Amino acid sequence: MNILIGSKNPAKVEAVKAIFEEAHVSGISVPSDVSAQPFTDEETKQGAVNRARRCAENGTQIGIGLEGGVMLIGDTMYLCNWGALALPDGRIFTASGARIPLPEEIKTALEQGEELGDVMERFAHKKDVRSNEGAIGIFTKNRVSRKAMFEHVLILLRGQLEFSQEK
Ligand SMILES: O=P(O)(O)OP(=O)(O)OP(=O)(O)OC[C@H]1O[C@@H](n2cnc3c(O)ncnc32)[C@H](O)[C@@H]1O
Ligand SMILES: [Mg+2]
Repeated sequence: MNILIGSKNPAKVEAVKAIFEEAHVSGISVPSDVSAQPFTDEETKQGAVNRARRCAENGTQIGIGLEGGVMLIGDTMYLCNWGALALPDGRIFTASGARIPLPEEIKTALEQGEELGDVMERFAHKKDVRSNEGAIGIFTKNRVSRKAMFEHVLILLRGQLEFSQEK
Protein backbone atom coordinates (compact mmCIF):
# COMPACT_ATOMS: atom_id res chain seq x y z
CA MET A 1 0.00 0.00 0.00
CA ASN A 2 1.34 3.44 -0.97
CA ILE A 3 0.29 6.52 0.96
CA LEU A 4 1.09 10.18 0.32
CA ILE A 5 0.58 12.59 3.20
CA GLY A 6 0.41 16.26 2.28
CA SER A 7 2.93 17.58 4.78
CA LYS A 8 6.55 17.20 5.79
CA ASN A 9 5.78 17.98 9.44
CA PRO A 10 7.15 14.94 11.39
CA ALA A 11 4.24 15.10 13.88
CA LYS A 12 1.94 14.34 10.93
CA VAL A 13 4.14 11.96 8.88
CA GLU A 14 5.06 9.84 11.92
CA ALA A 15 1.40 9.58 12.94
CA VAL A 16 0.51 8.19 9.50
CA LYS A 17 3.37 5.68 9.71
CA ALA A 18 2.15 4.53 13.14
CA ILE A 19 -1.44 3.89 12.02
CA PHE A 20 -0.66 2.49 8.55
CA GLU A 21 2.37 0.52 9.73
CA GLU A 22 2.41 -1.86 6.75
CA ALA A 23 2.26 0.94 4.16
CA HIS A 24 4.94 2.83 2.31
CA VAL A 25 4.39 6.40 3.52
CA SER A 26 5.92 9.57 2.06
CA GLY A 27 5.33 13.19 2.96
CA ILE A 28 5.15 15.90 0.31
CA SER A 29 4.46 19.62 0.60
CA VAL A 30 1.14 20.51 -1.00
CA PRO A 31 -0.88 23.72 -0.67
CA SER A 32 -3.86 23.61 1.68
CA ASP A 33 -5.55 26.44 -0.30
CA VAL A 34 -6.87 27.85 2.98
CA SER A 35 -5.23 30.45 5.22
CA ALA A 36 -2.03 29.52 7.07
CA GLN A 37 -4.03 29.87 10.28
CA PRO A 38 -7.58 28.54 9.76
CA PHE A 39 -10.16 30.05 12.13
CA THR A 40 -13.20 27.79 11.73
CA ASP A 41 -14.01 24.08 11.60
CA GLU A 42 -15.12 24.52 7.97
CA GLU A 43 -11.85 26.11 6.89
CA THR A 44 -9.69 23.64 8.81
CA LYS A 45 -11.58 20.67 7.37
CA GLN A 46 -11.33 22.16 3.86
CA GLY A 47 -7.56 22.46 4.26
CA ALA A 48 -7.35 18.76 5.14
CA VAL A 49 -9.58 17.79 2.20
CA ASN A 50 -7.62 19.96 -0.25
CA ARG A 51 -4.31 18.44 0.86
CA ALA A 52 -5.69 14.88 0.68
CA ARG A 53 -7.11 15.40 -2.83
CA ARG A 54 -3.84 16.91 -4.08
CA CYS A 55 -2.01 13.82 -2.82
CA ALA A 56 -4.56 11.41 -4.34
CA GLU A 57 -3.99 13.07 -7.73
CA ASN A 58 -0.30 12.21 -7.50
CA GLY A 59 -0.44 8.53 -8.51
CA THR A 60 -0.75 7.08 -5.00
CA GLN A 61 -3.31 4.62 -3.62
CA ILE A 62 -4.26 6.80 -0.66
CA GLY A 63 -3.89 10.55 -0.14
CA ILE A 64 -4.02 12.01 3.36
CA GLY A 65 -4.37 15.58 4.59
CA LEU A 66 -4.06 16.69 8.21
CA GLU A 67 -4.77 20.32 9.12
CA GLY A 68 -4.56 22.24 12.37
CA GLY A 69 -6.68 25.26 13.18
CA VAL A 70 -8.72 27.00 15.82
CA MET A 71 -12.45 27.68 16.21
CA LEU A 72 -14.71 29.64 18.55
CA ILE A 73 -17.50 28.34 20.77
CA GLY A 74 -18.97 31.52 22.17
CA ASP A 75 -15.96 33.55 23.30
CA THR A 76 -13.74 30.55 23.91
CA MET A 77 -11.13 29.62 21.31
CA TYR A 78 -10.52 25.90 20.86
CA LEU A 79 -7.80 24.00 19.10
CA CYS A 80 -9.32 22.05 16.23
CA ASN A 81 -7.74 19.54 13.91
CA TRP A 82 -9.11 17.74 10.88
CA GLY A 83 -8.01 14.82 8.76
CA ALA A 84 -9.09 13.65 5.32
CA LEU A 85 -8.36 10.46 3.39
CA ALA A 86 -8.87 10.67 -0.39
CA LEU A 87 -8.89 7.85 -2.92
CA PRO A 88 -7.95 8.32 -6.60
CA ASP A 89 -11.59 7.55 -7.60
CA GLY A 90 -12.70 10.71 -5.73
CA ARG A 91 -14.06 9.13 -2.55
CA ILE A 92 -13.20 11.04 0.60
CA PHE A 93 -13.38 10.29 4.33
CA THR A 94 -13.08 12.93 7.04
CA ALA A 95 -12.65 13.02 10.81
CA SER A 96 -11.80 15.60 13.46
CA GLY A 97 -9.54 15.45 16.48
CA ALA A 98 -9.82 16.17 20.16
CA ARG A 99 -10.26 19.82 21.10
CA ILE A 100 -9.25 21.83 24.15
CA PRO A 101 -9.68 25.53 24.95
CA LEU A 102 -6.75 27.90 24.50
CA PRO A 103 -5.72 30.53 27.08
CA GLU A 104 -6.98 34.07 26.52
CA GLU A 105 -3.50 35.41 25.68
CA ILE A 106 -3.11 32.86 22.87
CA LYS A 107 -6.52 33.82 21.49
CA THR A 108 -5.56 37.51 21.56
CA ALA A 109 -2.29 36.86 19.69
CA LEU A 110 -4.09 34.84 16.99
CA GLU A 111 -6.74 37.54 16.59
CA GLN A 112 -3.88 40.00 15.97
CA GLY A 113 -2.79 37.88 13.01
CA GLU A 114 -0.08 35.64 14.46
CA GLU A 115 0.13 31.92 13.64
CA LEU A 116 -0.38 29.45 16.46
CA GLY A 117 2.96 27.77 15.74
CA ASP A 118 4.84 31.04 16.32
CA VAL A 119 2.78 32.00 19.38
CA MET A 120 3.44 28.59 20.97
CA GLU A 121 7.21 28.95 20.53
CA ARG A 122 7.09 32.19 22.48
CA PHE A 123 4.62 30.90 25.09
CA ALA A 124 6.52 27.65 25.79
CA HIS A 125 10.04 29.08 25.27
CA LYS A 126 10.69 26.23 22.84
CA LYS A 127 11.53 25.97 19.16
CA ASP A 128 9.37 24.12 16.65
CA VAL A 129 6.51 23.15 18.97
CA ARG A 130 4.39 22.43 15.88
CA SER A 131 6.67 19.54 14.82
CA ASN A 132 6.92 18.12 18.31
CA GLU A 133 4.39 17.96 21.16
CA GLY A 134 2.25 20.75 19.69
CA ALA A 135 -0.05 23.13 21.53
CA ILE A 136 -2.12 20.16 22.70
CA GLY A 137 1.02 18.62 24.26
CA ILE A 138 1.97 21.85 26.04
CA PHE A 139 -1.53 22.41 27.45
CA THR A 140 -2.02 18.77 28.57
CA LYS A 141 1.42 18.40 30.20
CA ASN A 142 2.32 16.00 27.37
CA ARG A 143 -0.46 13.55 28.15
CA VAL A 144 -1.61 13.98 24.53
CA SER A 145 1.01 14.92 21.95
CA ARG A 146 0.23 16.39 18.52
CA LYS A 147 1.30 13.06 16.98
CA ALA A 148 -1.00 11.08 19.32
CA MET A 149 -3.91 13.44 18.58
CA PHE A 150 -3.37 12.95 14.82
CA GLU A 151 -3.04 9.17 15.33
CA HIS A 152 -6.56 9.12 16.71
CA VAL A 153 -7.84 11.08 13.70
CA LEU A 154 -6.06 8.58 11.42
CA ILE A 155 -7.64 5.59 13.21
CA LEU A 156 -11.04 7.20 12.56
CA LEU A 157 -10.14 7.61 8.87
CA ARG A 158 -8.76 4.09 8.47
CA GLY A 159 -11.79 2.58 10.21
CA GLN A 160 -14.21 4.39 7.91
CA LEU A 161 -12.23 3.28 4.86
CA GLU A 162 -12.34 -0.35 6.03
CA PHE A 163 -16.07 -0.13 6.77
CA SER A 164 -16.70 1.13 3.23
CA GLN A 165 -14.68 -1.73 1.76
CA GLU A 166 -16.77 -4.32 3.58
CA LYS A 167 -20.01 -3.37 1.87
O1 LIG B 1 3.84 21.88 7.49
P1 LIG B 1 2.38 21.81 7.75
O2 LIG B 1 1.78 20.50 7.39
O3 LIG B 1 1.60 22.97 7.20
O4 LIG B 1 2.26 21.83 9.35
P2 LIG B 1 1.89 23.00 10.37
O5 LIG B 1 2.63 22.76 11.64
O6 LIG B 1 1.99 24.35 9.74
O7 LIG B 1 0.38 22.68 10.71
P3 LIG B 1 -0.97 23.18 10.06
O8 LIG B 1 -0.70 23.94 8.81
O9 LIG B 1 -1.89 22.03 10.00
O10 LIG B 1 -1.53 24.14 11.20
C1 LIG B 1 -2.10 25.40 10.93
C2 LIG B 1 -1.56 26.43 11.84
O11 LIG B 1 -1.80 26.12 13.19
C3 LIG B 1 -0.56 25.88 13.87
N1 LIG B 1 -0.80 24.74 14.73
C4 LIG B 1 -1.82 23.92 14.66
N2 LIG B 1 -1.80 23.03 15.64
C5 LIG B 1 -0.73 23.31 16.35
C6 LIG B 1 -0.16 22.77 17.50
O12 LIG B 1 -0.72 21.72 18.10
N3 LIG B 1 0.95 23.31 17.97
C7 LIG B 1 1.51 24.35 17.37
N4 LIG B 1 1.04 24.93 16.29
C8 LIG B 1 -0.07 24.41 15.79
C9 LIG B 1 0.45 25.68 12.81
O13 LIG B 1 1.74 26.05 13.19
C10 LIG B 1 -0.07 26.61 11.75
O14 LIG B 1 0.21 27.96 12.09
MG1 LIG C 1 0.95 24.91 7.89
